[in-house]
Amino acid sequence: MDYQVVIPAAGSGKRMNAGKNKQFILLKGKPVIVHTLTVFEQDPACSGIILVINEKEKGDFLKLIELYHFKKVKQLVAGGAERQESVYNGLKACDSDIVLVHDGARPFIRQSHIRDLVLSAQEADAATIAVPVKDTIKKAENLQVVETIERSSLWLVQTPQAFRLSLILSAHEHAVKHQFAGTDDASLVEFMKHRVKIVYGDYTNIKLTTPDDLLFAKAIMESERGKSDD
Ligand SMILES: Nc1ccn([C@@H]2O[C@H](COP(=O)(O)OP(=O)(O)OP(=O)(O)O)[C@@H](O)[C@H]2O)c(=O)n1
Ligand SMILES: C[C@](O)(CO)[C@H](O)COP(=O)(O)O
Repeated sequence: MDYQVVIPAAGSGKRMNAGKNKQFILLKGKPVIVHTLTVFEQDPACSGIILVINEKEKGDFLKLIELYHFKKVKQLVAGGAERQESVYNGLKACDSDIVLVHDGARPFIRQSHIRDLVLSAQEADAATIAVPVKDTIKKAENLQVVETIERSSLWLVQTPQAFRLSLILSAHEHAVKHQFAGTDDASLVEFMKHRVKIVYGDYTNIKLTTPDDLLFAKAIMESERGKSDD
């Protein structure tokens, strides 16, 4: 089934501390956002990409779109102060039944996971890629452990996340109305008491957040995983 994807890329990359938006950091000679866009450009089920950007960087994004011949980028939409606002702006430009939201800063997403996710969203209306937590998780206050949280039901949630467009638009409207801020889009759906299905992803689908993530990114690029399309 066809889908459109909203790719938020309007952040500032403060934690990466690269002196520029991390979307423009080079991995194997290509900007991060080019790696991310390529996955969707090459997916036959993707019918359109809505790229959410900082207006000040519009020229830089347009140059990349032209240079790498991205035909599926139908619209560049201005982002907001927070990721949630950026995604909402992008969703308003969508017109497909199923929409995906995927961070520009996650260049290692696999097409096979996108396929599984879209199938799941068709059935459940809302789904996210995630992986089980591997470490022990403790809650602490002032560096004092308060509790160790039972791990068996904990997941590290990634993107893409997939939704029926009508549901995720309502969820964003509802969140604005109730001043609810979530760190991902699925949590806005949960806030409306709607279920979200989990689809197994993999640990290499990292988000480039802090400088050490670039070390992992280089290793992933060098590996067979980094070379394959799937
Ligand atoms: N106002 C914002 C903030 C974030 N993003 C995007 O959301 C994704 C995930 O956000 P994050 O990793 O937090 O990126 P930054 O906001 O760039 O990083 P930081 O929080 O360290 O400044 C990124 O692709 C980022 O560009 C966005 O479109 N608009
Ligand atoms: C949406 C997300 O990628 C899921 O893991 C993540 O929450 C966004 O990261 P941020 O650093 O909170 O913007």
